[in-house]
Amino acid sequence: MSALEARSLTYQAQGRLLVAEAGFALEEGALTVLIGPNGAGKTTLLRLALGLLAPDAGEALILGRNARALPPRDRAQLAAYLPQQRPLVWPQPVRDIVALGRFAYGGTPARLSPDDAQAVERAIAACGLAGFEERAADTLSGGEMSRVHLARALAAEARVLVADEPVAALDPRYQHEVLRIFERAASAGTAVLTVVHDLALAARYADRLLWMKDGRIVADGSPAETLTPERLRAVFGIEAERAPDAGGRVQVRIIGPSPQ
Ligand SMILES: Nc1ncnc2c1ncn2[C@@H]1O[C@H](COP(=O)(O)OP(=O)(O)OP(=O)(O)O)[C@@H](O)[C@H]1O
Repeated sequence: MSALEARSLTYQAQGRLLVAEAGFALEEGALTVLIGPNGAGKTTLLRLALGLLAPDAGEALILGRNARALPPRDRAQLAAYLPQQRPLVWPQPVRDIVALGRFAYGGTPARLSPDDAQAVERAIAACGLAGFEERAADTLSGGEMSRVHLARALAAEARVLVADEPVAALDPRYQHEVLRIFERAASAGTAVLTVVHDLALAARYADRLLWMKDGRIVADGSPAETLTPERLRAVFGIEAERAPDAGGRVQVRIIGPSPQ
């Protein structure tokens, strides 16, 4: 059984095909990075795969269960989701926001079981937020707030973790830190699927890359197999060189946009 499976997912809106027959099957214990240009359909595909959006065709399975049929609380126990848009209206303390990740287990910020409280503390520590627990959210920097949202998703300790552009607001060190957190989660058995725009980061940390363009998965495989200058040109319209592999990891050097 796959941890997260998309079977020929198709979705249209306003007469446009946003996701077209997209399929993948993710195993537990692997870090998969979804890459593709702006507007390729990545967010839409993640939401379809998690059952948050109804497909026009195809189906999504989370740990073998139909994602659309799962009650929200069951879904949240199986799969944690860190969305790209993360509205936050209340200036709550950091610990309370992270505790929201435990709602699937009945935890609320005001009433956490010992298991909930430990999961919250683990997530706070993993995201480098020790010392921030009592700070009000509206006093945090953008990067700090990103880490709070990540901690909230991690606190669920779900077997599937899906994160949409989690490193967008982070400085280079924390970008690596977050990918390392995902790497550790994958080593511990979690199926991690994340959208990352930085190709160097993706190449360095991904076990597997899903390439998306114009609503379709156009390649699926390890960085060593799929990260080629030809594909970077075809998918992103950029010219790049592949540097000698370092420590078994692929490196790319981006030269610039391809000629029109
Ligand atoms: N409900 C909708 N109605 C119409 N168009 C939509 C809708 N939802 C998404 N789109 C469009 O579908 C395309 C794919 O959007 P999506 O957010 O999935 O892309 P993405 O690959 O995640 O992009 P980015 O890298 O910029 O975040 C975009 O052009 C977007 O404007």
